[in-house]
Amino acid sequence: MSLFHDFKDAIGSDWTDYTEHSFVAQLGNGTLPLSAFQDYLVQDYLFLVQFARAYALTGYKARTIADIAAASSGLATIVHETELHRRMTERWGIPGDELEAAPERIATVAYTRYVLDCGLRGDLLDLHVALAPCMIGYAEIGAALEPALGSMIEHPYEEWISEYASPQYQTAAQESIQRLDRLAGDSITARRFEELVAVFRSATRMESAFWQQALTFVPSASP
Ligand SMILES: Cc1ncc(C[n+]2csc(CCO)c2C)c(N)n1
Repeated sequence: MSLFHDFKDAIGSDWTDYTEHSFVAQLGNGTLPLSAFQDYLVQDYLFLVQFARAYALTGYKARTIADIAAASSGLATIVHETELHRRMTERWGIPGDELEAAPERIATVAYTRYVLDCGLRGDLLDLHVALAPCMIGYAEIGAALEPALGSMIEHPYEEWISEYASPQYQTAAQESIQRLDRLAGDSITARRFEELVAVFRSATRMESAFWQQALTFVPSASP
């Protein structure tokens, strides 16, 4: 077992509420309305800008060159991820400057600033625990949805699913799982474990709120 699996067990249905959220189910079977997906992807771009700052903070909080190298490759993966967002939003006719200037919605602000705060007040382990649901959850979701691509001739969300199902994300998620164990060392106290579970649970619940934000999005009337 790993610390990640212990966290997952500790938070029970909060984990599956995130990874099996109705947004995810509709993304998988292709029934998700495009307007909800578009709202999600614009917010996710803004989310990634803040998460890039959080990965940069992992470099600042690092004590070893190995952890600094991991921060650098984490940042490179986020920059790569934003290329997917840029490609898709450009296809929808949203120019880059409009994307950058889009207002952050509440779940976007709450989640990203929570993770940054965990990193600022805590150590590298606190920060990586706050980042874990994002990295590991998306790889889990990508792998779970990938078989759906074979059952549909033109899946509307193929590009998104293939990105997170790709070996690059699957490997990065495995590395995140191992990193948590390495950072925790041989043992942590029961009190520290509970502290970390609270962070893991909050970040996981904010992932669910992020999906929900896009599902409840009501497009404003055109001027
Ligand atoms: C709300 C939300 N949660 C998780 C991810 C996925 N993600 C964000 S940063 C990162 C690590 C390096 O790319 C991964 C996998 C996302 N895009 N949006």
